[in-house]
Amino acid sequence: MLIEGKSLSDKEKANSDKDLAGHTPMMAQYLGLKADFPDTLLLYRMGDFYEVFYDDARKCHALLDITITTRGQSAGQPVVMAGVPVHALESYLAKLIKLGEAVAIAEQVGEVGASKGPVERKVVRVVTPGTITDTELLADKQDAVLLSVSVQGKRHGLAWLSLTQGEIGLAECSDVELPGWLARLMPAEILVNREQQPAAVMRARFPVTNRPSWQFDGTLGQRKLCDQLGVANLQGFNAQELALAHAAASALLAFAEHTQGRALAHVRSLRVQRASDLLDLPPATQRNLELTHTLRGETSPTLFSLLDTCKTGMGSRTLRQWLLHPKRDRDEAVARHDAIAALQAHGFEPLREALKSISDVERIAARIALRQVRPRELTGLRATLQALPPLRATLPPALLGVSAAALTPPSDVLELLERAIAAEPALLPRDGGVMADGFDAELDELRGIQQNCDGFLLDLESRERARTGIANLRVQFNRVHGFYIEVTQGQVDKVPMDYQRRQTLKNAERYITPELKAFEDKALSAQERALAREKLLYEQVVDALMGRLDSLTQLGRALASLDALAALAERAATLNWCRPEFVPQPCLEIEAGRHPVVQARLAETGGAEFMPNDCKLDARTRMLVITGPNMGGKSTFMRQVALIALLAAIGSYVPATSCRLGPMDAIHTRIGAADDLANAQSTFMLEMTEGAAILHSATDQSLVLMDEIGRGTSTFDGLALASAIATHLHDKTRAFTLFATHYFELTEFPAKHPQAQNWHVSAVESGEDIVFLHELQAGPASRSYGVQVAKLAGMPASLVRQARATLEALEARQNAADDQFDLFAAPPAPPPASEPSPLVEALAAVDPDALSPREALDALYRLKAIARG
Ligand SMILES: Nc1ncnc2c1ncn2[C@@H]1O[C@H](COP(=O)(O)OP(=O)(O)OP(=O)(O)O)[C@@H](O)[C@H]1O
Repeated sequence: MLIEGKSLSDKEKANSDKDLAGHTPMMAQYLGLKADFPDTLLLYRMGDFYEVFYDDARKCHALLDITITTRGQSAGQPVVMAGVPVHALESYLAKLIKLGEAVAIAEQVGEVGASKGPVERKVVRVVTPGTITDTELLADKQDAVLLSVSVQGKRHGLAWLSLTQGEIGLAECSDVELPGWLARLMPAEILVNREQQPAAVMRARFPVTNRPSWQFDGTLGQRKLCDQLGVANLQGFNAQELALAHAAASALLAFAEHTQGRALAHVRSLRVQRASDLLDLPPATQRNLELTHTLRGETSPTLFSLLDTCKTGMGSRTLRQWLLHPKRDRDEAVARHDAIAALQAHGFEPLREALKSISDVERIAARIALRQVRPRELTGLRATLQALPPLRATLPPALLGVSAAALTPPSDVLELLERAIAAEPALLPRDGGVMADGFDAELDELRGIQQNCDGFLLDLESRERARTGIANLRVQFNRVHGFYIEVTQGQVDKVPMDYQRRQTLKNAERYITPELKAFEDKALSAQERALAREKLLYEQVVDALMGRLDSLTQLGRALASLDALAALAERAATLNWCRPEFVPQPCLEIEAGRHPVVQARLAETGGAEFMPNDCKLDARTRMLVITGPNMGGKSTFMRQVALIALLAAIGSYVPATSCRLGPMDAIHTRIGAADDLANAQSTFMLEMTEGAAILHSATDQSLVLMDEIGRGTSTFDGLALASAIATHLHDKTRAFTLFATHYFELTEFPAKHPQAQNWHVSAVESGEDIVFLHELQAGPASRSYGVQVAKLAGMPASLVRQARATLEALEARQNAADDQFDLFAAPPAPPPASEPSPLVEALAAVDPDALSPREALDALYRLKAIARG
């Protein structure tokens, strides 16, 4: 690609300004390109700038705060434009992508001056939030996932891909399950059918890109997937029957290729995910357990921020993927537990030390496939390959056995990189200085000419001084005028005949000689040819690496997994976690469990020691009703049980002294949250909606956390609903349930429900104050200590005194009126519909004001007769 210089683009602008009749040739070219990208910002290369025009210019002005101007006219209208300098492109792109914009980049691809009109331009790249591959634009620890969603009635097909990872995911789900998938995948961009937009996608707050309806075609998708994976059918992936997911994949692959402007050579694997294979983590659970984001939306402190001590970006991404996609089947988790045990026995620090010199091989492999790889990434790959033998030596035998093949890529890759790429190459191939000396004879020769330049010029200078007798004659070079011989004005009469004047200055004249001209041609063309040669050689190296993509991708995955496992091993050792045990019978037994994030926060802030607590649920005890004061630690306890179950499922050790776990299919949580104002739902409505979703989907293998359900409405309503929900969970769902409540009435629940037990978080009173022990003890809480907590919170003393007096009065009244109402009695049968009685009908017919005394007496006798029957 030849990039024209500033002067030429100025000339173009001047040319274009002359033609005022229709559109100028340049604007005609621009509008032709723009027509193909109506919804995308089009950046149009002009010399040292990328320009945007008309509405795009206004939009960029608003989004990027860049100056907007008008220049000349086209089709009788001023041309509205704005521009960003070429060297600052990446930072502007980063801003636009963050704002959810898609950007098409039109470069100059023709020879300057090859034809009369403007230089030929083409859109060479489209960057969208879900298809970015530039290292500068991507978050280190997170993949940019592009998701495509197809619809048929209430069913959805999903296909997704991270371009820097190279694996396609497929799934199908119902409309109820769709929000869960979106929360799990966290896509950077979602492709939808322009004519059939799925409501759940449009409601979620992810950037959406509309695609034409015909691109969502199941048959086409199946064929595209087969072509992409190089297989005759999808049976081997267990993906043959997923017609809806194929339709989504059809649009996904078309879009990904369209944005990259090439085939995706590195996308070679497929993974079908079925909701039934995964431990279900609905969006509310992900939020409430603060897995990757706190409730306030920050990335720390969270379970992930605590776990992630990985040494590489790809290790962090793998760990995040494990955390958000736990499997129900435990084989993989057990294999990871084995690996952690082996690493702990063998010592994991040498491995973690070795991982420090590992580059992001996964992304580098993808960028090789997309032909975007930069020289410094290749030196990173080279250093990684050099570091592999010592890294392999740090592995325990069991782990080496599993990953030896992946960790030993073909040796020709390293040989090539060592021979071909300079020790410290320039940033971009077009800058030169990328290929190593000695790799290519022709390049060496061209470089030799440039290097000999200095020697030649010195030699020429002394020869010319001797020939002319001008002692201060100098041979020099500058970018504008090239090589010249400079002679001061006083000596000009000594200049020989073969000197031709190039430039006159105030004090000196500049000349060129035939010999110097010949040298200049050779030197300048050598430089140009050396650059062209380097570019060609670099492309050849990339070609050769393309042939080794599979090995490089496998190497990336193996290193990423090792990094994630080493981080889990380190966490387990540092934080004193234990290996969980899986058992086939229903069971959730935790001894001395801790909430890892709360414990870490307490340690950091030098607060009190974390109080460990046990939890024991099994076939005979399925529900714990937990009471106790505010701030007592109920929520912390419930969350820690869920986190421990999740950590075990992803193959991590857990914060406890022992842990036994039966099968588990989901973790559901209903924990008080702030009003969802954006979706116009009240706290209570949200509470009931989430509660209903849990009651519909939980099974006897689910873990359910219910924190103070019913508190969003009046006491009686709330209590009635809470007790009905507890009864449903106990009798019908039979899920393992932790039910925290402030309703003391609910502590009577276990008396009538054999699989429920009362537990409470303890606190002791000291005078008028309260001390939280955070210890879970059997039995119900004796009181709620709300007034003491209010005092702790700094309420005025007089207010606290008044509240205490009111509380005592209320309690006295309550005790007097206690009538042993049965909260959990079976619901009363609806009353039978009754016929109106003849007596009532006759009475209704009497109008006392219209009767004389005599008639009234008669009416009375009549009514008595009817009453007697
Ligand atoms: N086991 C524990 N050991 C030490 N400190 C704890 C423990 N559990 C909780 N805490 C501390 O107590 C604070 C309050 O805990 P938590 O929010 O779980 O109480 P709660 O009973 O759910 O209160 P509320 O009913 O107001 O929601 C936590 O932020 C933590 O600092």
